[in-house]
Amino acid sequence: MSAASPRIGIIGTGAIGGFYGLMLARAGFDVHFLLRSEYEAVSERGLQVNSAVHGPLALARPQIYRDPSLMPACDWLLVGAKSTSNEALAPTIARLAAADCKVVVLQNGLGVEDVLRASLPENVHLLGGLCAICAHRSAPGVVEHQALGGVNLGYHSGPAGGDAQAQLALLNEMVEMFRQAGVDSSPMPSLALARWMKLVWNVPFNGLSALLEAGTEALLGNDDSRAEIKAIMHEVCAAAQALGCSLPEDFPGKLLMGTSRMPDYLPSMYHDRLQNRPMELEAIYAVPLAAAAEVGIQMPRTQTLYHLLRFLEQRAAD
Ligand SMILES: NC(=O)C1=CN([C@@H]2O[C@H](COP(=O)(O)OP(=O)(O)OC[C@H]3O[C@@H](n4cnc5c(N)ncnc54)[C@H](OP(=O)(O)O)[C@@H]3O)[C@@H](O)[C@H]2O)C=CC1
Ligand SMILES: CC(C)(CO)C(=O)C(=O)O
Repeated sequence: MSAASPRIGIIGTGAIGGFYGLMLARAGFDVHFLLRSEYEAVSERGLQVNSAVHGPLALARPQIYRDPSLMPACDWLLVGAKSTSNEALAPTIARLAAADCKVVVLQNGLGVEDVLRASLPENVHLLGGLCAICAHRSAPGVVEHQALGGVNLGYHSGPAGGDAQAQLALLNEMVEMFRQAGVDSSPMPSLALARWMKLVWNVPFNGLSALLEAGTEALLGNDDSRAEIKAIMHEVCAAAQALGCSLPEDFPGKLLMGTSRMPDYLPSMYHDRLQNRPMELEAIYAVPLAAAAEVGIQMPRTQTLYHLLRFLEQRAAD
């Protein structure tokens, strides 16, 4: 990689940050990782991805930091922390952004960029990245990559304003870096559409996996849970359509088919519940419910799921 290679910072090195950061670093990009609880383990043993797609991958000596004030300012910042950390991380992200930095929020849910925007200087571009991947952490510094891996990118806000060509040029810079790193990536003309398309999967599967303590195979293998998933998917599609996001024909059918071809998978919310970490209830449930309500759409099944998950979270906190 040349001296002009952009500097990339990974904010939150978990399953997503660890996987994409490692892929970019292996391709020769200048990648700097911010860690918290797993810093010691990674400084001793490096980063490891056990990938069912690419085979075993490792970075023996990644450039890692525990203290963000020691990390250099970056041209690209990929946010791999959960959306529940955004408020706390916003000042760090703003400090680590070089002039004209591109911040890419690699998170599920809706409204996640809005939480960061207010803290970022006007010259910073804000992008969203929707990762279609099955990955989780199995030990400190170790990521299991079960399947898939592509990232769809959309422009949120910043100096490109509403200039579609300027937005696309920026998205393509990241798309190109991902592709060089062996990661499928595409620019999306609408970030809102990309986020709602992803919600059609995450709203039923993330919540039900955490609530019922079940993976995709069990959830699809049971007639009742399968019917519930399908009904929730249709509810999310109706909300998306009402908000002007036009989804592909029979999108739930296509997602169910795709999921049945995946290995048995436990979504990130399942792991959050298991580890007693906050679940992404705001971004995956509360914000979409509020957006739908604003255009007069009620989502009773999604609302019920949200309430049950809130019950679980409150009980865990008591
Ligand atoms: N896993 C998956 O397959 C997929 C996940 N997603 C989405 O990607 C996002 C990330 O998920 P995932 O990678 O699974 O989450 P993980 O919990 O595996 O990783 C989050 C990481 O962020 C770190 N972090 C949080 N706060 C800080 C902080 N203040 N300073 C430094 N590090 C911090 C955590 O560190 P610590 O361990 O110390 O808490 C952890 O390493 C979520 O929005 C999720 O919904 C999307 C598609 C698939
Ligand atoms: C939906 C899935 C499994 C792949 O598209 C994913 O990316 C997620 O868990 O959020």
